[in-house]
Amino acid sequence: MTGLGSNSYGSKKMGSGVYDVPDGVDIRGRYDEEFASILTKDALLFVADLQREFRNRIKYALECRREAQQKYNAGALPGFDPVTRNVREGDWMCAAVPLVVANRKVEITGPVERKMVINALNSGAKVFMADFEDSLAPTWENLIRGQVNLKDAVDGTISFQDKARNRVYKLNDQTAKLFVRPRGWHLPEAHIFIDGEPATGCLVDFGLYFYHNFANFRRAQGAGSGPFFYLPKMQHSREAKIWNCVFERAEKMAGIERGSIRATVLIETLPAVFQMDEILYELRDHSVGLNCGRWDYIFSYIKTFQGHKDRVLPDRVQVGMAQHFMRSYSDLLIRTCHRRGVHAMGGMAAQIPIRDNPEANDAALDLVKKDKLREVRAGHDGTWAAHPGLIPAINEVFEKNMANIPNQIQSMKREEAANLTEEDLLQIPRGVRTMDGLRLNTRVGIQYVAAWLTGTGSVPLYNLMEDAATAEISRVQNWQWLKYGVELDGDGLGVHVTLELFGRVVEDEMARIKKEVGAQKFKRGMYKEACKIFTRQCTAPTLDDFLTLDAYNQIVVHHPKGSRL
Ligand SMILES: CC(=O)SCCNC(=O)CCNC(=O)[C@H](O)C(C)(C)COP(=O)(O)OP(=O)(O)OC[C@H]1O[C@@H](n2cnc3c(N)ncnc32)[C@H](O)[C@@H]1OP(=O)(O)O
Ligand SMILES: O=CC(=O)O
Ligand SMILES: [Mg+2]
Repeated sequence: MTGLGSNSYGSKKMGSGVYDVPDGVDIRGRYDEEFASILTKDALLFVADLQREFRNRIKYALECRREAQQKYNAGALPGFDPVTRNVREGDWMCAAVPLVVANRKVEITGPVERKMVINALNSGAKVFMADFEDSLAPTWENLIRGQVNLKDAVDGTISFQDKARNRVYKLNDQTAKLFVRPRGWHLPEAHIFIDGEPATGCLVDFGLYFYHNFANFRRAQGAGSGPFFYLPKMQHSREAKIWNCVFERAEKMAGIERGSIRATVLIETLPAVFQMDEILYELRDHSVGLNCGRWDYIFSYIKTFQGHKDRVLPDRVQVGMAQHFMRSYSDLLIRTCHRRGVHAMGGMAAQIPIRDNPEANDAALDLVKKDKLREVRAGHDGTWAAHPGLIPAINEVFEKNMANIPNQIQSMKREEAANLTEEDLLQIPRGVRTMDGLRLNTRVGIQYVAAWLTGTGSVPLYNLMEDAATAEISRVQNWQWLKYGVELDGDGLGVHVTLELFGRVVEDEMARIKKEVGAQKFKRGMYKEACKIFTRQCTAPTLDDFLTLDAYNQIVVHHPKGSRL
């Protein structure tokens, strides 16, 4: 092992209440003693090393995204790249799946909040994907407390006392295997400046977690391999290549074998579906599969085609996995992964348990089971659960339909999916647009942003799980409908979406939200600020890349101003 644990980077005496930082690093987030155990000088130097090594490549990759979007805006369609045909047609394999994660039939996901981390690890799922991304509002408190929680979890010492319920939470003897999902490339971490610039969010998430946990993880969880990651929102294999280099650098720093770190890439942008082989190829020594991130994928479809008037989507509720473009994406992902010897993971059904209505609860559970049955029959090796209450039912579907094998990598090759074409993957979803759809988008979008601004990144709304990805669909769908003044054809009244109509809808829905949540919560909450952000984004002349990039400025709190969180 090189460079870890020792104070190899030197230190200056730490005054109380000040982080001890290496040269060029400036922590602008609130000081906290517990946070200081994560933000150590050595750990920060590791993050700074990553930042310095990769910042230009990351900037270039993001610039390439902008260029590609300009081409789509000018009418081009995403498609397979003729230049990398040899990669798609070549006969190569990814490194063998580590035995310890061969069986991933049910994976629970959730933010890195302390009680949820314990509940998720104890949930009976095979894997827990601890999330710094779609389900986490990246406040300073959430992020660094999340790192503390993960460190305690990997150490096996995590506990939580719920005083109100007189309940203590601890880890069971058997727990899920931990995967960690850092943020996407686009998000800065504005509480940590490196050489005068905000750090790259995902390098902070990855770097701090890896630095503090790789050794214990490998001993306690990974049977000598790991740590394990999920990688979100990539659009091109050049981005996967950067991650591969980050992993190699981390392995070298830690003195662990190359290929120890393993990651599952979410295919959740439309351009990435044409890059699946290429992404696996770049990460072939570090890959443990791909996952259908269906919600961001729908968001990305709308975003990619923001300039295409002929590709306006129907109501959000109608864009499910039964749509041809979604089924094709899942089928091609399975075929691609199994051909390369790695897991093809399914995605998230948005339904969650409904406590106060048994009938509605049964109906929701039925929808989840149907979705999972489709996934396992199609050849997925496992899938996601949003809530512990869904795990027994999902597990039963996967166990029943996969006999006693840990995965279907060998048994479900799906060769026929090789015939899927660009047209299949891009086919416009069928369905209609309604006033109810516009209203629901608006009501959900505002409430989600309000929750996010107060530090909560996943919420139950109208009996569904809502997170950054699902809220993005609501936002860009409203934007698209407004931009093209579409007809709400499902209502048959000839009504078109205009700024004036949208203004009225926002007013009505704010009144409805106030009624639903109660005047007190409405006043205390950040609904008005959320409404401003959401409305501005839906009506912006140019589509903003991400809802959370705009809203992020509102949750950055620099010290010594003090924290309002
Ligand atoms: C598009 C994507 O990226 S999907 C992946 C990202 N999204 C997610 O991970 C969503 C994760 N899920 C959640 O955040 C929550 O389940 C929600 C917000 C959807 C619903 O939350 P709630 O309504 O508060 O759940 P509910 O009150 O039913 O919780 C009951 C218990 O289950 C626990 N629980 C609920 N969801 C989870 C979870 N995902 N992981 C761990 N524990 C959980 C709660 O902590 C609570 O524990 P307790 O009984 O010990 O107090
Ligand atoms: O991250 C998952 C998604 O569906 O988006
Ligand atoms: Mg996502």
